[in-house]
Amino acid sequence: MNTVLDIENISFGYTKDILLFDNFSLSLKAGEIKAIVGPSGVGKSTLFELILGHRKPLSGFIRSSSFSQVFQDPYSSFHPTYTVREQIKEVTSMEGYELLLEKMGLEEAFLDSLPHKLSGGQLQRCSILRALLMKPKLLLLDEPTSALDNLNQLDIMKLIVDNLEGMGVLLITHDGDLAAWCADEIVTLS
Ligand SMILES: Nc1ncnc2c1ncn2[C@@H]1O[C@H](COP(=O)(O)OP(=O)(O)OP(=O)(O)O)[C@@H](O)[C@H]1O
Repeated sequence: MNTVLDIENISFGYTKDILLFDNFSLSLKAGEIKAIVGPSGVGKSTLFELILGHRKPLSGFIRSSSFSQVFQDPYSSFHPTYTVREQIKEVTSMEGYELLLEKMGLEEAFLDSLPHKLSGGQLQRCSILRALLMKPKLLLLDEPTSALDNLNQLDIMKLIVDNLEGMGVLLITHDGDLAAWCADEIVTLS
């Protein structure tokens, strides 16, 4: 299987004296889901910042395939003055969106709404729809289902699990049950 993310021996800290990562390695293959868990402040979001290239490791390297991401707060992922559809069209061809729309319990009308007219859960589904339509090799999920209730959380994660097709998923979550249910491996940061 293809490796879609390769993190080798990275070290990183925001200050010189406190290293959040010291020789940390992780690799992810297409078709795999790994969950990143650990207490608040341990560095889970920082790991994503490093993968996204917003931060540079002090040593070691990160190689990543094409990725898309879903963050905890869907309202910060969409521009407030353009419709959801306009923003999805900006980054994807929207090919095959109708089937996903139905599977995700979304309506066409949601796509033609401005983001703030939708509930947090509805907009988060749109954010996941956009991420999947981008057909990434690597999907980065940072607490993606925290805006959804328990039943919807499982439905949405099941949809992602069932549509892995050549994609690897890295999931940050505080939800141990969700991690245990969907992940091939749980990586605990400490
Ligand atoms: N821009 C920054 N400058 C300095 N320190 C930072 C910065 N961003 C985060 N930190 C610190 O780095 C540590 C890790 O933060 P990070 O957000 O990665 O943790 P986390 O595990 O994602 O936490 P949570 O579960 O609460 O979201 C924290 O101690 C945080 O205060």
